[in-house]
Order: sequence, then C-alpha cells, then structure tokens
Amino acid sequence: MKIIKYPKQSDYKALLTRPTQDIAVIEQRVAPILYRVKTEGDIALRDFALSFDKVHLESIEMPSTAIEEAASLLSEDLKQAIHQAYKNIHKFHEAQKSTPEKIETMSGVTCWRKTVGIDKVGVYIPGGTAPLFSTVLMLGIPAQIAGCREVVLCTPSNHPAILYAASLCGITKIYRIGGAQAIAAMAYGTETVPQVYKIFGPGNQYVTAAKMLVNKEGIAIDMPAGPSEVAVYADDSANPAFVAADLLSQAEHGVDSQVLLVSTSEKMIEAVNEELETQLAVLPRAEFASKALENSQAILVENQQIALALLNDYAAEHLILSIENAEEVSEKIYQAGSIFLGNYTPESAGDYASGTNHTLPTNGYARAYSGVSLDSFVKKITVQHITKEGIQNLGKTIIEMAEAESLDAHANAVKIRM
Ligand SMILES: NC(=O)c1ccc[n+]([C@@H]2O[C@H](COP(=O)([O-])OP(=O)(O)OC[C@H]3O[C@@H](n4cnc5c(N)ncnc54)[C@H](O)[C@@H]3O)[C@@H](O)[C@H]2O)c1
Ligand SMILES: N[C@H](CO)Cc1c[nH]c[nH+]1
Ligand SMILES: [Zn+2]
Repeated sequence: MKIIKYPKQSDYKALLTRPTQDIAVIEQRVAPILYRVKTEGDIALRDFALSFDKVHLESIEMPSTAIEEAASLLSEDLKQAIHQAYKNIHKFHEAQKSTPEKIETMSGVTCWRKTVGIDKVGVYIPGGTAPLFSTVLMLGIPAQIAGCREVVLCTPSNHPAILYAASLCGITKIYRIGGAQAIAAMAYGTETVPQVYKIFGPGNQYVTAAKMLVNKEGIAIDMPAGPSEVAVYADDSANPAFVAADLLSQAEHGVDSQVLLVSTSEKMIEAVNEELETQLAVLPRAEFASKALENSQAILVENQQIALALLNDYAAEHLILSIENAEEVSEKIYQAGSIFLGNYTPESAGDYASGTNHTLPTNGYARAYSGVSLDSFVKKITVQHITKEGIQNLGKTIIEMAEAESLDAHANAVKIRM
C-alpha cells in the first residue's frame, strides 16, 4: 500500500477520494437499463440476465423446488452458523423496538406515534462475484420484526444459502435477477416482479446508481450502500497481522473497494505493509484485493488529533480503532458507518454474526446517513386526540397563528368547535 507521510490539511480531499467511477458516467449507463425494464418488463429482464450474467432465465421467479431443496445442499455446520448469526442479528434488532409513549402536551391534548412496518419492501442481495447470503439476514430479519407484509428478494445468484436464509426470514418471493435491472423491476414492477415502496440492499456501483435514480422517481431507498470500505486507525498496541487481515477483508470485496490505514507509527505502517504482502500471496481473491489496494493508502500522521480529523473527514463505512483506550477515543468519532473497538473485534464480525447490520453507507454518505436498522423498515405515524376541554385550552393559540398566516379557514375549523 502506498505510504503518505504527514499530509497537509489541504491535501486531505484528494487523498480521501474514493475510487468509484464518476456518478454521471454510471448513471448514463444505468438510465437506459431502467427505461427498458420500465417499458418492456420481463422481456428486458431476460435480455439483461443473458448479456450481463450469462444466464438464460427459464423462470424469473426462483422455482419453489429450488427453495425447498436448499437446506439439503448445505452442510450442517453452515446451517448452524447461519442460525447463530440469525439469533444474534434478531436479538440486536428486536431490541430496537420502542414503545410509543402517549404525551399530554396540554391538558386534554394527547399526541403519540404508532409504528407500522412498510407494507411492500424489496431487498437486493449481491451475487455478482460472491453470493452474499449474510445480506439476506441483514435485511430479512429487520423486515420480519417490523412486520412488512410483502418482502420481495432479487439476486443474480442461485446459491442455496441465499434461499435457505430467505426461508428463515419468511421470504418466499425470490427473483433471479441482479444489477440495475433488478432495482428497476422492484421499483416499477413487471409482469412477474411485484412493485415495492422501498428498496434496500448493498451492491456494486450499477446497483447503487440505480437505487439513487429510482429514488428521484419517488421510490424510497435505504441509502447508497456501494463498494465496501474500511479505515483502520492503529497505534503501536495493534497487531500488524490483524490489521492487514482486516484491510484485506474489505479489499477482497471488489476492485472498486478502498481501505485506509492511519497511524502515528511508521514502524506499524511498515509492519502492516509486510503482512499485507504475506497474506495477499495466499488469498484466493488476491486479484480483487490487490487492485483495491492500488486505490488505497497508509497515512502517517503526527498525532491523534490529526488522525481523528482525517478519519472524521473520510467518514468510512467501517472504522476499526486498534488503539489503546479505543472506546474512549471512539467518543470523538462523529462520522462513520460502524465502529469496531480493540484488537479482537474484526470487521468480519459485523459482516456476519455479531448482531449489528452490515448494510452501511459508503462513499462518504456516513456523514449524513445511518446504516440499516429496524427503523429503516417502519414508518411512524403520528396520532393525536383532543378532548372538548382540550380544544378550549389550545384553540386560542391556533386561531392566533392561523389568522397571522392569513388562513381564515384554518382558524374557523377551531372557532366552530369552541
Ligand atoms: N455497503 C454495504 O453495505 C455493502 C455490503 C455488501 C456488499 N457490498 C458491495 O456490494 C458489491 C457487490 O458487487 P457484485 O458486482 O459482486 O454484485 P452485485 O450483485 O452488486 O452486482 C452484480 C450485477 O451487476 C450487473 N453488472 C455487472 N457488470 C455490469 C456492467 N458493466 N454494466 C451494467 N451492469 C453490470 C450485473 O447485472 C450483475 O448481475 C461489492 O462492491 C461490495 O463491496 C456493499
Ligand atoms: N463488508 C460488507 C459490507 O460492506 C458486507 C459483507 C457481506 N459478506 C461479507 N461482507
Ligand atoms: Zn465484508
């Protein structure tokens, strides 16, 4: 990994640029895909499956026999692991349920919020270069807890673990389509794929751009969750082999991934770089990882204050603090998708099984977005009830304000009751 020593603040922006293609270029590629699915429906889905994924789709919907067979194609160990992950993710997301409180703002005036699962949701499960069945749990479990009535799943992969995890989450509508065309299918609906109100899920740049484009047409999305990234802040208490392993764990996702190492210790950076070479040499996805490492850097900084400023600017999807007093220092982080503390908290734990959600904002979107949670799958509807006495207490205030806005009918709706 390139080493950048003591950069000036004016260099941060260039230094922290993501390797993703220009969004305008990707949108130009994706917009015609969306249009064809919108206007031609299933015919376009079949064409794109053939040209992008090299599959001739007999049936766009996953056959029920494949779903039923899935369990028998997986090892007992893998099924056990999936169940353990399911339990932890369920526990963490179930705890996010909140009991709405009824608040009496004035005597006789009561307001509250009721929580409702979004009726129809679509989840995208990446499957271009790896079948991310863990993402099924990350999206299917909160949808299940939220009580979403219809959950549609699209993925270009037919890996049995995706089907098995989907069954655990009660998802039965599975479509074997990927990329921007899958996002379009869920956004507009086709003869086969049902239209949904909100689309969730990570994916490559085409998937992410498609989500952002359909969002402009009024379809809700979770957030831009594109190519994976991790930043590691390591001091001399870190273990260089652990740090290198964490960097490679995200670099192996794809050529457009980016990883960042920030340290006040030149010795640590050099040791991590050596470890990277050793570990990369035996990594099956070395081709992806080494390309991603070309887009990545190790940055040597003077002190912790500068390290934290850089990391907050970068707003990494994942931030690992392999430093002393990690929890205390994490209080000073205000821009990151998910934080991992200490030497024994690999980012992979959050990817699979600790309980937190791995669908997280990339490309700096962690400055304004949170990762997926139970909240992402629900709407909160406000409810209020005012008694005959309550309107006497509140009425004067409303009339005063409505008349000042020159909206007499608003004022009358109160006066008539008083
Ligand atoms: N941010 C997160 O929370 C998160 C979580 C998991 C994975 N990810 C990211 O998801 C991505 C998965 O990517 P992937 O490619 O393996 O799978 P994917 O399922 O996202 O994309 C595969 C699809 O891309 C389409 N495609 C491929 N080349 C294309 C082209 N030239 N033009 C138009 N469409 C094309 C194809 O239709 C294919 O089905 C990785 O970048 C990974 O880092 C992010
Ligand atoms: N690291 C990815 C989120 O950026 C999630 C994932 C799934 N499987 C492995 N990793
Ligand atoms: Zn990962």
